[in-house]
Amino acid sequence: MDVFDELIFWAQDRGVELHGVAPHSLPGRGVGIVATKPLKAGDQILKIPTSTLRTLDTARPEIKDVLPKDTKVHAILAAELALDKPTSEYSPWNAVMPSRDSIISSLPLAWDPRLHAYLPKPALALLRKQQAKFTHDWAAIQQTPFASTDIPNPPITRQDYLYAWLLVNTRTFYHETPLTRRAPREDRMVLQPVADLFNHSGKGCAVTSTPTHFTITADRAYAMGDEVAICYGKHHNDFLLVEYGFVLPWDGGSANRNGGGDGEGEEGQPQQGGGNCWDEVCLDEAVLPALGAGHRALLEERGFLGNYVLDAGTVCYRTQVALRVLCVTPGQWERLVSEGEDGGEGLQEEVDRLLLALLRKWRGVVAGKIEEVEGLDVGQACQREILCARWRQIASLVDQTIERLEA
Ligand SMILES: C[S@@+](CC[C@H](N)C(=O)[O-])C[C@H]1O[C@@H](n2cnc3c(N)ncnc32)[C@H](O)[C@@H]1O
Repeated sequence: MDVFDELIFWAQDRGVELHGVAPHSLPGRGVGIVATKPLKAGDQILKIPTSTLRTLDTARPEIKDVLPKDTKVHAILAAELALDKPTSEYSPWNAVMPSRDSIISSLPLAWDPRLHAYLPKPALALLRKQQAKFTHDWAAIQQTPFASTDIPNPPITRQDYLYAWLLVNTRTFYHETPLTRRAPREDRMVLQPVADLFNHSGKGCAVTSTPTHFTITADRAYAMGDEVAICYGKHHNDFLLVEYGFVLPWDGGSANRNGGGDGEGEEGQPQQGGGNCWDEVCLDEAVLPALGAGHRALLEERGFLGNYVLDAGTVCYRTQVALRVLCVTPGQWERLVSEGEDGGEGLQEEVDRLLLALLRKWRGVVAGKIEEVEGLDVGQACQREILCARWRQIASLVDQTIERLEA
């Protein structure tokens, strides 16, 4: 029996039901779930009893008892994983988890910090929050006997805990039931066997939970051998990079957010494995340098300073509002904002010209970033490559918008 057979045997013994799907190694995506027979939309493909979950309630008391009362589930589950022995009752499940090397090389939190400066702004902001959470959780673990050298077992090291913490970060689900909703959202995190092997796609199978089960249902037809994915959320690639250690490919902007939810692309081809229909790029570094102190103050006062984004189809409303401040008097701008007006075609043309100039300038900055990252020799080659890949996607989206504005 290989590790996947052992996992399935172990899971089925605990009531997990797999219908027409099985885990499989997939190049570039670790393990994923594939169809073992043709599937139809609406087929229930996985049913997981909540009795198999690892949660706050299943965490060992000797771990919970030595941590502060307000310790988050994330920190507790990570301690659980870090302390699991090879003889643990969870060993068939643990055996299919990604290796320490793959977690450490893919997740920016574990990268050489000198690479962090090259993350796009939204990714860096997320990373800083993650760092603060990890530092807080690790500080709590350090106060426990598990990190002490005075115990008979080897103590948990920072690297052990970081690996376990990132496993939890990339593999938990929110258990949403009327009962769990009484707890803060971050305390509804659970680990579930087999379901944690589904990879992410912009559109994927539905995941539902009740007090007794999690259920995953096919969103469309799948041929035998197709990868079957779920959607972790409507996440842009900067989020996926920091939280999950990958980016979905750039597809030239053809992925369709509003495609009727049927998971079909323009050619009738499934979007599975395709581009990220939720991707967007932060334009703050293009727009903010053009604003003087007075403009910034006005925008700040009305809640429009920063968080400017561009997706494959549109420049966001906040950007449109912010650029108008550079084209009209403060009084006129206040009136436009108060009345929710765009100021007409003439003003829109002026805003488009301004945006075009800012994007052309920023495109040069993006090209510089790519060159800088290509020339670095810190971190691992795969880490530099994913950074370059992300900046190239940003360059493509900016190029596409420049072309649209020039047309
Ligand atoms: C919940 S796990 C999914 C199973 C995982 N592939 C494994 O080998 O155990 C989430 C992780 O899978 C990988 N992943 C998920 N979706 C992916 C995708 N579309 N492309 C590449 N990697 C993906 C990332 O490493 C992510 O952190």
